[in-house]
Amino acid sequence: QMMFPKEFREKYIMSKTLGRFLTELCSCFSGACGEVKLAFEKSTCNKVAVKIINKRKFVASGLTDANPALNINTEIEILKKIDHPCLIKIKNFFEAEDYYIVLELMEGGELYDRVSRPIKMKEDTCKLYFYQMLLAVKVHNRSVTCWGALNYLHDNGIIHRDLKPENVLLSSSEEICLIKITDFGQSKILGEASLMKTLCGTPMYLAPEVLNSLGTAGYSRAVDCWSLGVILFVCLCGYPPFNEQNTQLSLKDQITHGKYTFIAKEWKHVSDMALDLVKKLLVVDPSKRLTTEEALEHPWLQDEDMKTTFQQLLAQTCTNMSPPETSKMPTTTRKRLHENEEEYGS
Ligand SMILES: N=C(N)N/N=C1\CCCc2cc(NC(=O)c3cc4cccc([N+](=O)[O-])c4[nH]3)ccc21
Repeated sequence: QMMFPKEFREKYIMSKTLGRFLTELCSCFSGACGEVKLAFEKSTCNKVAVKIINKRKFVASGLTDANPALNINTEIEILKKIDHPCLIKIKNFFEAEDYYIVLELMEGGELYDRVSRPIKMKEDTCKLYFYQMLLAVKVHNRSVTCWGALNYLHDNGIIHRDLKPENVLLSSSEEICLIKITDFGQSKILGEASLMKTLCGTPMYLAPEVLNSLGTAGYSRAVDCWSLGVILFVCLCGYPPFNEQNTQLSLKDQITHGKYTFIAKEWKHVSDMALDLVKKLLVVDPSKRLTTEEALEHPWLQDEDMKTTFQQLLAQTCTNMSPPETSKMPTTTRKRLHENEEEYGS
């Protein structure tokens, strides 16, 4: 039985495990160890979700770059600062022998479970979900730059780098619902400033990878657009574009050459416009891949009914919204990595 910190037990009553516990355990090897439990907030009797991230398994598996604890604290800082209807909202955070992240309940669970069902999702539902994912990723990048509290990131964006159906949560078991993106464990805070500064001086001491990276610098956020393309592909046709079953090419070769598997009968009822958008996201060259802004301009998303539905769903949540109590949350003290650290040739 997991021991919860005293201060945690004072505020919450723990209940059952939510979602796919087994897969959570298996994902321990991907470093994202932990499970999600239902809890009741004593003060309000409201239901909340608690994401528990094991510390020791994290470290024991010798996974993750640098220091996992640093990641978590950066992640918590990111979670605390972003505020968008399509990004998960953190309600509280406790650090004991494990990490306990208290969040809003997303009763629809993970998109992963929807796309795993035998019956495919309707194209209009895919469109409503995908539109919200684009807004989250787009606003995510922009809100960080125009965010007062975040302007110390020198007008840098945050890239998620791990977008997948497991990290897209649904607000209700209704098909027509809001989605929220979660798990910023692999996020990267970008800095352009540092690269520009580096180029001011003579490159006499500059490493080749920095000069070689000039062609692709500034396209790191395009990785999220590729992942969104894969998610849209799976939502529309029910099977993944790149998979190990394919015998001709290895998974790596399928991806690096953009060779997705096209099973005509699974795409028969999908519109040409939807397929066109997928094709323009699954482009190997990041500089030619659609950005989130360009994707939002794509004909498939010029659908007023879908946008009205989204606005109506938003309006419903505002009626029963409790004011955020983020001010009372404990701040994480640990020093953060240099925000404007730029990754090269990524
Ligand atoms: N790994 C990392 N470094 N950060 N990850 C994170 C940190 C941010 C919070 C977070 C939340 C989740 N997931 C949920 O909340 C969730 C799953 C789920 C399934 C069924 C029902 C409900 N529900 O009824 O609520 C569910 N809520 C998964 C990963 C992470």
